[in-house]
Amino acid sequence: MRVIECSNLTKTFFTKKALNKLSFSIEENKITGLIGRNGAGKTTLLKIIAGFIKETSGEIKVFSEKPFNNLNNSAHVIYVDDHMSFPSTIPLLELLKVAESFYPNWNRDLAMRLFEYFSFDPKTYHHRLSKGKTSTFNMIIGLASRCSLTIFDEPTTGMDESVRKDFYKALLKDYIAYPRSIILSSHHLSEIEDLLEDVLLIKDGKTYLQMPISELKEYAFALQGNNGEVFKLTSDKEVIFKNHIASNVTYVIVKNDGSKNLLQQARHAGVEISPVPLSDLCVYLTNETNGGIEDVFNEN
Ligand SMILES: Nc1ncnc2c1ncn2[C@@H]1O[C@H](COP(=O)(O)OP(=O)(O)OP(=O)(O)O)[C@@H](O)[C@H]1O
Repeated sequence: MRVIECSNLTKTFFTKKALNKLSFSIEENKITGLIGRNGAGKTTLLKIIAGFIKETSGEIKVFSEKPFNNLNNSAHVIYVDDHMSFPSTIPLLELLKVAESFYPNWNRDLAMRLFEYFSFDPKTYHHRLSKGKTSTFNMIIGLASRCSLTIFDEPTTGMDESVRKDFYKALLKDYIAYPRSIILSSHHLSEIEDLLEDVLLIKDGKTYLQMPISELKEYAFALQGNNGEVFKLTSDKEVIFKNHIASNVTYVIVKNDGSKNLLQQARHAGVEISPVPLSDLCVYLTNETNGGIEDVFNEN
């Protein structure tokens, strides 16, 4: 079953097109990574899916309904980010009880275990938490709600490394026990790639690619070696990124077109072939900067 279907989704803020005819769908019970550079439109998309803001044009269906202000969806869809707001007069433990009354699949046991594991003071207030603790508390709400569609928008903001690792472990354990549709937006693809089943990469408010993570791992590879040899091997390939790392050494990332004998030819020519880390690949695929940061410091 498709949990989200959207076609030609567009969102305009004044003159800025945050989403520009974006189309994709998400099947149920998968963890999808939403990846894109700063300003690509991730938060805008997630807020439309959660029903917080309305699209300008195009079609979007979440659980077969239009999401904006949709009460049917609100108990089954949760959007977690570091701006979640809670009443300032209700202590943390009471907030868990309020959440329990709202989300039908809420798991009190999980919420309490996480609350105690992360050493929250039951009597303190949400607005008094540090940045990392705020994200940790919000994450508890997101996990314990066990919503059929759980959206985490940059959920680890401010968390230290050990808490981030704990969060990803908790997310995976709970997902395996209670499969649901999860969208995880993060700038740290390397941290989350082992969790993901699918990747939706967006650029300038449009879908750039959507595929299983296993396919993305095969999407491209890198060659490094003598300029002329690398050029010969890649002249008929789609080049994603190229860098001269020394006067006669070139590093090139090319799209994998499935040709079998390239490996042999490269070995024969003394050119090294290596896989491309997914986080690097997504950066190169969606690069918007002119040249590299080194150019800023070049006087000529
Ligand atoms: N309320 C708003 N008013 C005007 N412009 C907005 C508004 N919200 C978002 N935008 C613009 O829409 C574009 C997409 O923003 P969005 O926050 O969705 O990107 P993002 O991919 O989540 O970025 P980041 O990774 O930096 O958080 C940006 O150019 C942003 O400035």
